[in-house]
Amino acid sequence: MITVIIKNASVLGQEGVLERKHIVVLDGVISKILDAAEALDEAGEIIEAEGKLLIPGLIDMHVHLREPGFEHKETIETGARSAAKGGFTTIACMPNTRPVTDSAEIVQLVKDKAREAGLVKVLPYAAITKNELGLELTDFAALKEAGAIGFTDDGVGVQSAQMMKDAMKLAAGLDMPVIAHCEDNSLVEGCAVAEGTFADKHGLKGIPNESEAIHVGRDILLSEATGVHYHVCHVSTEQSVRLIRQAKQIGIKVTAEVCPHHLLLSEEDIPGMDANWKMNPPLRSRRDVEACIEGLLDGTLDIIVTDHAPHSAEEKAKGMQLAPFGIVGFETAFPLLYTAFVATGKWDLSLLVQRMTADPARVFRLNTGSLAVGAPADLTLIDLNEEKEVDPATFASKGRNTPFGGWKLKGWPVKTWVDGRAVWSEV
Ligand SMILES: NC(=O)N[C@@H](CC(=O)O)C(=O)O
Ligand SMILES: [Zn+2]
Ligand SMILES: [Zn+2]
Repeated sequence: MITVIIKNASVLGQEGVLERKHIVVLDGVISKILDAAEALDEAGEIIEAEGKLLIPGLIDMHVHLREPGFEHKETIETGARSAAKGGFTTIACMPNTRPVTDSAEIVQLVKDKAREAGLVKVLPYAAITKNELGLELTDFAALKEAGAIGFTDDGVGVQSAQMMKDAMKLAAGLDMPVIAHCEDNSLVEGCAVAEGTFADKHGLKGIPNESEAIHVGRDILLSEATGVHYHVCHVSTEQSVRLIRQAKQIGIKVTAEVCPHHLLLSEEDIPGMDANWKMNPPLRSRRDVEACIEGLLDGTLDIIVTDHAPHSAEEKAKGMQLAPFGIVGFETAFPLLYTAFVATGKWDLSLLVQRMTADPARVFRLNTGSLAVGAPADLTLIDLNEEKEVDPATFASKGRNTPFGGWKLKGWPVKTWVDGRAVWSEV
């Protein structure tokens, strides 16, 4: 039996107040949560938390690990280490690898590599269509059997409504979710940034909000028709938030996610033709940012995800127009949101934690995401006081592509445990 005791941790109690506790972990499971005043008679490895915040390990349901095929950008191991450093204990990886995760063999390969890395829990998504080409459905039953947790062609939208409807019918029959990157290709050709002041200033054709919301609306109707659990990727527009809110009100099984950058940055913040500010969906208007924040607060947007999308420095150096879309996210997500929204008094700490732990666990029916006796000891210790600058050179990820370099933040994860085993430690 292995016992780990985390002493004097601040944990979120009922009503969101912080309480001083000792957490006893036995063989990877939380076995006791004691008031710090109570006597401790357990023996084991002691970790003195000194009042730092202890939360359930963060869950990120939208990440790109790039293996197989793009190991120069990231590997499952480097991605998983970056996740652990960012305080994440469970991550769900997108199938836009090479080969695409469209067969049981690739699902198995991802699981094997994740187990070899031995860091965080890695849940693979499988593609909706073969090679994500939108032409032919994959073998959903075989992919589920192999361990895929949902179907998505993330990276591209499924352009054909009939294809999406067929996919949803099949997924519903297997009790599996369909996760959608919402983008109508006919509206975005040749675009790198959103419509708005930046595009105008630089004479660029901008990505319109409808390119996302048209798919959201279409897929909500298809979800209603098929009964599938439909989950919307990286929501970034006011129109999408509105459609999802309405769909939820009439009982359609839709859930949605939002990324830190779409809660923090608008297209007006883009400093110049720097591809570290290029991601898909793009940074939108201030009004869209406000709508996303409102959607997250009222639960229209269920969860926060990073859409961690590492690319190499060479690829990003091609400039705004030619570089690939995407920014890294694991190592800045919690400190960014903590600093911008919690430390400023705008949000309760418990809301931020819930949207990154209990809510993803609820939406995707995961057996983690809570700090309770009997739950797996997936835990993250966070220093809420020390301020540090974001330094991409120190990232555990191979990717350095972030617009947040130099930002001064608080709320840095310092230690992460998965099933009671430390997988990252700064202390
Ligand atoms: N988000 C991005 O800008 N890029 C993602 C693809 C995606 O999430 O659609 C990638 O794979 O690089
Ligand atoms: Zn996407
Ligand atoms: Zn993505």
